[in-house]
Amino acid sequence: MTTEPTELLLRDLGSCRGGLGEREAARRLALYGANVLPVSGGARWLVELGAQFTHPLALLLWLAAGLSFVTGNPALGWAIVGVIGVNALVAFAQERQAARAVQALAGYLPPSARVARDGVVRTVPVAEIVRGDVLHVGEGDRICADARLLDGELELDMSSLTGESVPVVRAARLPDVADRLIDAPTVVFSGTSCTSGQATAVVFATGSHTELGRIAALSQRGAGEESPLQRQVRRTAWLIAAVAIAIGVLFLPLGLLAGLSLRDAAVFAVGLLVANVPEGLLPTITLALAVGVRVLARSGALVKRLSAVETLGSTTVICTDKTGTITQNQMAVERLWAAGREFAGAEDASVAVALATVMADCNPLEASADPMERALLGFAEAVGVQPGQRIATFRFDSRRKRMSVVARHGSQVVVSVKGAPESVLPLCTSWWFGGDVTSALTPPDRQLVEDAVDAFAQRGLRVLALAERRGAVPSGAEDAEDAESRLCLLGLVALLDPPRPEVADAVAACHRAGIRVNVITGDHARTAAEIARQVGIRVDRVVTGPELDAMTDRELDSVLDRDGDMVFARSTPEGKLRLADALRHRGDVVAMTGDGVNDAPALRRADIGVAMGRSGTDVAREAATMVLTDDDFATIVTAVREGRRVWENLRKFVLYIFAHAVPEVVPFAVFALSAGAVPLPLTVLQILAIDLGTETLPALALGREGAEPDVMDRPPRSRGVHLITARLLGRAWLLMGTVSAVLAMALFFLVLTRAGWRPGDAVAAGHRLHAAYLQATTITFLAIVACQVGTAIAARTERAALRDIGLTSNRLLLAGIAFEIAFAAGVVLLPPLQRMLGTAAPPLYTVPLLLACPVLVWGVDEFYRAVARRRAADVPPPRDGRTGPVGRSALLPPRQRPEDWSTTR
Ligand SMILES: Nc1ncnc2c1ncn2[C@@H]1O[C@H](COP(=O)(O)OP(=O)(O)OP(=O)(O)O)[C@@H](O)[C@H]1O
Repeated sequence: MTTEPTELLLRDLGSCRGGLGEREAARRLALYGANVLPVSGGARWLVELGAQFTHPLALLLWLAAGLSFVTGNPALGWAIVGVIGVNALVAFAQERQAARAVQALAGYLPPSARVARDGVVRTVPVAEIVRGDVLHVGEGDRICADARLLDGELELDMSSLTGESVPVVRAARLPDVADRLIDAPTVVFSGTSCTSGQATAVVFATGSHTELGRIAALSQRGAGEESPLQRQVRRTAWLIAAVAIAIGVLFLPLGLLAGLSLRDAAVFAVGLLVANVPEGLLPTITLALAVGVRVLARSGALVKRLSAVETLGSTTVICTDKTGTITQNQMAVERLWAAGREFAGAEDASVAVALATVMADCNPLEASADPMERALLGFAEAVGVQPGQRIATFRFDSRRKRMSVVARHGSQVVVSVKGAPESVLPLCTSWWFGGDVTSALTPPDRQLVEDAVDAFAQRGLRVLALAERRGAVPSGAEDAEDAESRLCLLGLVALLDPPRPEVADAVAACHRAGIRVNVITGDHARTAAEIARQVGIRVDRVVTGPELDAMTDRELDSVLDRDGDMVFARSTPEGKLRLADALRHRGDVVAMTGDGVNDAPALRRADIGVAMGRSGTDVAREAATMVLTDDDFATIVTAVREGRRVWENLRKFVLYIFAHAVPEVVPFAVFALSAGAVPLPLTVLQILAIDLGTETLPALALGREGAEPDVMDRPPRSRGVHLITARLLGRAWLLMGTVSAVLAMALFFLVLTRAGWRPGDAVAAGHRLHAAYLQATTITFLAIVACQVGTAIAARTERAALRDIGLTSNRLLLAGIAFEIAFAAGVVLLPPLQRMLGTAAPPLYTVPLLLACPVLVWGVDEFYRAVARRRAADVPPPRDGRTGPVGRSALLPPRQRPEDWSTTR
């Protein structure tokens, strides 16, 4: 169909070059459906649910259940099977919720496309594109439907369809000779992206009818892939499983040797296994990351992978664009310069008109989106200058750093050029002195112009050189080089783009957090350095694009081996990629912004590629890990803070659920080591009631804890630091766990001995001491729950004192604790639950003792943290320059030429 002549195809599709009417488009949308690919769901949920029954921790529970059945304790066996089921369902629901959180991000930035409707080009959501729509495609756009080119020429990155990463040329004028549709040189496909050029194309297939739909190659939005953290935790879970089994295997014969019956020894082993399983560990981590994703989205940062949340927290350097990210991207013409004199705006009418003629002529056709072009066009309009009749356009690109337009003004053909002064000045042979007077541009004149550029840049202004050639029709309007030669410099225009007000605070926060801020910009070195200085970036060194190109890798490494911030000016996309590589090589975790098509490789190479939601291209957004909906530097810093918070909360949560393993294991160890002389102080079912009942909600609530006050006052954690460290385990097991175990056992023995028990006395049903024994196991259970309350409160902070964060600041945790207490009360007071779990109402005198338990656990940890804080305060801060006085500024004496700058330090 696509090889039909264009007009025939348009007729077949019921369309024309001016596009469909809005009403016709709406009718087709209702009739044929939205332009979306069906989400492959199907039986995947079954596989996911199945996986919850087979991960290492579930296997450990299966082992415990099997052991219970084999050793004649079927009730316990069934209870554990029930636990596995409930666990799997909860985990499954949590992971689904996490996946939904990531998928929902698509809704924040609905992809859009430009189409002609009723003859007017407008932006509509991609889902609303229908057959017959006429698409307008430009550099950086992602193609959203299969379409046949009507005019124009494009370079297309087809890698998503064909795997071929070299861009291919697609042009309306090419003959349609290909055998396969996918090779047709006049067709563009959904899922590919335009790396350069401009074209219009009529849509002939949407949604699942596109080639992409046919091969169903839609990549899932990263929800399925396992993050390094999840991998790490899974490995830890295996380790725990191995340790539990090893201890079980070791203790089982010991118990038998010590005189336990096989059944008792098995009860002991089962208890050990169950106590060691941190139920809910994996899904809760996934959920905490997903909640992080949602919080980030609300603050303007959309991350595409769960793992980005954890990586963000360890960012050590942010490499940011200047225009629009640090600055407001609201440009205004501030000063003009011509013939050696500076003018305020339109102060001199003839200068203003001459320069405005270039501004009016020399812009991309779709200029309205670029604030700089808008400012220049606005100025030209204010001065009353109309553009000429355009003949040819040589587009701006960040390598040439200039653009030009050939236009007819009456009988004259004029080439207008504007761009970075270093790029335009070498093309000029003369300069303008008003009216028809021009003069040759001698080396001293060039110096004068360069000095003027430097002076503007020093004030943080963006400077463009404006030049033209009048008269003879340029022979090669097809050739930029030919058109942009023998130019006459008309003058300079300096634009003001003030910094965003919130950036200074964000930069200061980065410095406190030990994060370096590098500016990588296409702009002039001095402009960039001045804007950087205005927002508090401590410019330690300025490197220009040509300097960077001239450096060897070793030289670049030594330049980067300093602690201050840097400015990379007049940079190229290749330079950006090289920097991302070099920084990662030296161990940095790099967040790097970018917006153009050429930035995509650097965005992919950085640890966190950050694309701009407003001004960025589809290609950059596709390559990035994080998209900023507000293009704001401060949002990156907010995201880093959120990443740190999520990471720390995971540690709090892990600390909390690991801490209770000790008081759960110790009763079994006492039972086994006393060879039954001490009755079992805690039953396996009671352990399950703790692990699955009382513990769950506070654990989840810890994942929602707010950031600690000093979360951004510490250096970033280094790459590869594990979530579960020896220090964390020490605090969980040796400190809180041991204190809890001692308290629980003390209360157990207290209740038992007060009832007249002596070691070796029988406590089985029917014996005198049985009622007291039930009360004693109940008190062990309650003491562990009470200690858990203390642990939960202590775990809320890793360093800070409780009074600094406030006892009531995490309402969710208070609710969780209330639930925990109510659940525990139910277990010991309600007769059906008493029968099921072997509990009895505890004696009244134990109530104040139970109340003291949380205070003691929390108190010991509070003391530990106070000592740790004092120790940290005694260690002198590292002399790394970040926390010391501001490094020597790179704002160098004004006479110095940009090329010399890097050699001055
Ligand atoms: N539309 C344009 N026409 C002519 N020259 C331009 C145009 N846009 C930018 N320039 C020149 O090219 C230089 C580099 O621009 P580029 O877009 O690569 O980076 P930038 O916008 O200055 O900075 P950043 O990388 O921080 O966004 C600018 O400083 C300016 O001198």
